Amino acid sequence: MPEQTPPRAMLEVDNVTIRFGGVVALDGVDFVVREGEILGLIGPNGAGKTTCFNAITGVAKPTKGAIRFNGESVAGRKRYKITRLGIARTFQNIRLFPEMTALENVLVGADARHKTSVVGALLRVYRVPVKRHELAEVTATGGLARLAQQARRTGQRFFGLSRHTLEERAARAKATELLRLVGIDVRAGELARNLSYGEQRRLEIARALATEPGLLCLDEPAAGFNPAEKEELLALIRKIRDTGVTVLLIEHDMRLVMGVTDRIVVMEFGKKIAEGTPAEVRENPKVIAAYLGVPADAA
Ligand SMILES: Nc1ncnc2c1ncn2[C@@H]1O[C@H](COP(=O)(O)OP(=O)(O)OP(=O)(O)O)[C@@H](O)[C@H]1O
Repeated sequence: MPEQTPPRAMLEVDNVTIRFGGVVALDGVDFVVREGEILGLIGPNGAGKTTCFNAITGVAKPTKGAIRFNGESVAGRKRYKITRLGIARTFQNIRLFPEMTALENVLVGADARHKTSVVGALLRVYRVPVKRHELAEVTATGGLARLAQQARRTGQRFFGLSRHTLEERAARAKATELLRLVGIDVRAGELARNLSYGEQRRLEIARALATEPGLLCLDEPAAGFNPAEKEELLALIRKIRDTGVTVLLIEHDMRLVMGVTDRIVVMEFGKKIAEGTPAEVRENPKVIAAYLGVPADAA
């Protein structure tokens, strides 16, 4: 039998260093995310995991090094451009538009990717002076949330039926499908702030998926979940991968990480200290030491 070639590297993090003043948050970090895999990024508090996500998604600029997605350089690019290239993320602290419905939150995600713009059209209807390319920033800074609030006060539907275009109908169908995928389609018309904590976390994932990413970065998606919710999340992450999305996962819960990932990268004090399959990483003395807080040779 011919040997199978490993899947190609979709994301390449190449010798990335990030300094914040005197703090070296990332120190020459190297790893790749292969197409179709679920890669776990783990490490003790302050190891640099979130900073790594921030570098990949354009929130932080590397001081040194390169990040390539499908061969294109992303380090230092604007966030909305990185979203358009096909990288989406969720945040450690939920960042939804609380005054918009679940469905509207997902529609905003869809809009961040598409050239034809449902949200853009509505912004024009509401005479908001926002340029198309600034839209992603507006969504990030909560401008849309304010608009939605305003529209609601005057009794208008934010994603109004008055302009029920084909484009909007298709976007709604897609958004509903994503809400179904994450298991909260029955809550589509509910304001995000009225959803339970677990539903809000799922909604964040649906919104990220609406940008049609090739790579989905999940920052501690199980934080605050009980064991049953964690099990469900595990199944959801697998389901997402099975739809063809590659997943990069930051997670503290070792059981969850070991149960769902194909490979794991371990960080400590801004450096990569280990990499391998869950079984390899679990046995690695450096990893055991990092988690137990004892020197590697004593672990
Ligand atoms: N904007 C910033 N300014 C200064 N220091 C920062 C900044 N962001 C992160 N750091 C520092 O960089 C280091 C890595 O932080 P980071 O949040 O990436 O770690 P983490 O592995 O995600 O931790 P946790 O698991 O606690 O979320 C920490 O020492 C942190 O204090």
